[in-house]
Amino acid sequence: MLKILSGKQVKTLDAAHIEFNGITSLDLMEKAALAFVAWWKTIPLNDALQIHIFCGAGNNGGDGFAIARLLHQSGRVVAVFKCFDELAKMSPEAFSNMEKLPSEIQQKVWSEFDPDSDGILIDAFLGVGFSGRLRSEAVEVIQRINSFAGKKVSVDIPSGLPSDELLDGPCVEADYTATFAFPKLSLLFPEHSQVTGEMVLLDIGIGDEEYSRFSGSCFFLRENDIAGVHRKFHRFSHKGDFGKILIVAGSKGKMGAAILSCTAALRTGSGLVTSLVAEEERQIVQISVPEAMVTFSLPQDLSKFDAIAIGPGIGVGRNAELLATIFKNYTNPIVLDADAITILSQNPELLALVPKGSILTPHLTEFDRILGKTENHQDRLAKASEFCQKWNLNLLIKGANSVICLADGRHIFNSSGTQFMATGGAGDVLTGMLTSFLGQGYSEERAMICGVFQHGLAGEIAGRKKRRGTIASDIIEAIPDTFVELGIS
Ligand SMILES: NC(=O)C1=CN([C@@H]2O[C@H](COP(=O)(O)OP(=O)(O)OC[C@H]3O[C@@H](n4cnc5c(N)ncnc54)[C@H](OP(=O)(O)O)[C@@H]3O)[C@@H](O)[C@H]2O)[C@@H](O)CC1
Ligand SMILES: Nc1ncnc2c1ncn2[C@@H]1O[C@H](COP(=O)(O)OP(=O)(O)O)[C@@H](O)[C@H]1O
Ligand SMILES: [K+]
Repeated sequence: MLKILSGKQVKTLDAAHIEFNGITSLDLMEKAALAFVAWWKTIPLNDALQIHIFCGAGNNGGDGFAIARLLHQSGRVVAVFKCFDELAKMSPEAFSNMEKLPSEIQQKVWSEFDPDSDGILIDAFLGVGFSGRLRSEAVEVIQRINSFAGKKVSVDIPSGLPSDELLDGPCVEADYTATFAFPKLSLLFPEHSQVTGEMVLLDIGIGDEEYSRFSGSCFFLRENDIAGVHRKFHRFSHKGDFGKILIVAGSKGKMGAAILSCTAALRTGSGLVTSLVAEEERQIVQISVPEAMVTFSLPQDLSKFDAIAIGPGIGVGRNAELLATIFKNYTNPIVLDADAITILSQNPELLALVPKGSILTPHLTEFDRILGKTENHQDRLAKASEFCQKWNLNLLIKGANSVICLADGRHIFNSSGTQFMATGGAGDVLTGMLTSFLGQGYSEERAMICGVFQHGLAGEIAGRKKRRGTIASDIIEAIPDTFVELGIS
């Protein structure tokens, strides 16, 4: 899995990669520029428009000069705006790429840029080498970039955004950020969504194994991580192998939660799904999900279930007792979502009873309820580590780039998903998927990796056709397609 390094580690990573592969830093910069231009050709931008490229004096600017040359070679109309005035301060790679600019490309200084121009802007002013507070001229450059009304695309990171910290000053407000090699941590903070725009990760040929010598506890989960994590079934596998699970979800007026989580579990492969619901609510479940069995009271022997989930739509009323009973009579990890998390936050004495290794899946509001108010993602991740280590539990913080927080302190950021999943019931679907994988014999870590990635992928597949019209049932319908896309039987 791809490790997320700090901005300061990038130079050492590059140096090792360059030495190991017998290439130069200029070659690596060329790879970065080529990757950027290849991606550029796939995004819906008007090719006829002039491209204004703001270049700094460091290697981020060097990328900008190389991109200018390559876009010009592919027929685009390009102008370069230099954001520095002392040639002596340029990095050697930036200087070399500036020297390679063909004479047809106009070269100006940033203050000559008219923000009312038509076109598209590429921000290659500051990258991961930016540190401290922005100097006053840099603030003016960023203000000029932001006063441009057209689309803005940042190279590696929006200029002014620190790579690993919270934003604390002016910053380019990008529509797209194309980042190289690994996503910089700050691009994954929800607080920065206004400045990062859509983020895309560009491969520049540095293998995942080249990161292993660096310390770090943050990882980025991608499609190629999934197949190896799945369990293999064979032609003699029977429904018992695929797991018997119990889902405690739904209450009067919220029976959809039970239906969505049970259906999602079945679509994820569960052998037998039992739904615990109030007797008067049984019909809706039996009609909507005939494949699920229904029980009206908590079975005496919970050990017959390979996994249990509790929470979606159960209400917070008198359910603390139900939670306590399950915790005392079941030893395997449980999935705790929605109202179960709220009940835990109202009855903190229950936390010590939660089976070790259980998975709590809070969205940001539920997270604050159980762990206390958080100011930002940095604070949230620190609190999550402390909580997981103290209680030996796992947290899955939901949102864009949902984060798997493990008891050993690792944080795994998910790469799949789309804003079209911001729809009621999407979380209930995830609960069903996680419980299904646990029931199929996956460890908590593997269940979370497969569950969160395939949930996001199912959302993407549904969103391709349905866009903002995507509903939770569409995500469920797309779950089987995720197995097909990932080549898993
Ligand atoms: N593997 C990869 O990821 C690859 C990375 N590559 C690229 O290299 C980039 C990193 O390049 P880098 O290290 O040269 O630094 P960079 O971001 O250009 O910043 C330095 C400039 O910022 C300025 N500056 C700094 N602080 C400032 C402040 N407070 N206020 C104002 N100015 C400030 C500083 O000025 P100075 O302080 O020196 O006067 C200097 O001019 C990286 O983001 C990616 O794009 C690819 O080419 C290849 C593969
Ligand atoms: N913008 C987004 N990008 C990616 N995934 C998203 C986005 N918004 C929501 N999701 C996903 O959708 C699910 C929503 O869960 P939740 O908030 O619990 O919804 P509900 O309570 O309605 O079921 C989470 O898994 C979350 O990661
Ligand atoms: K930049």
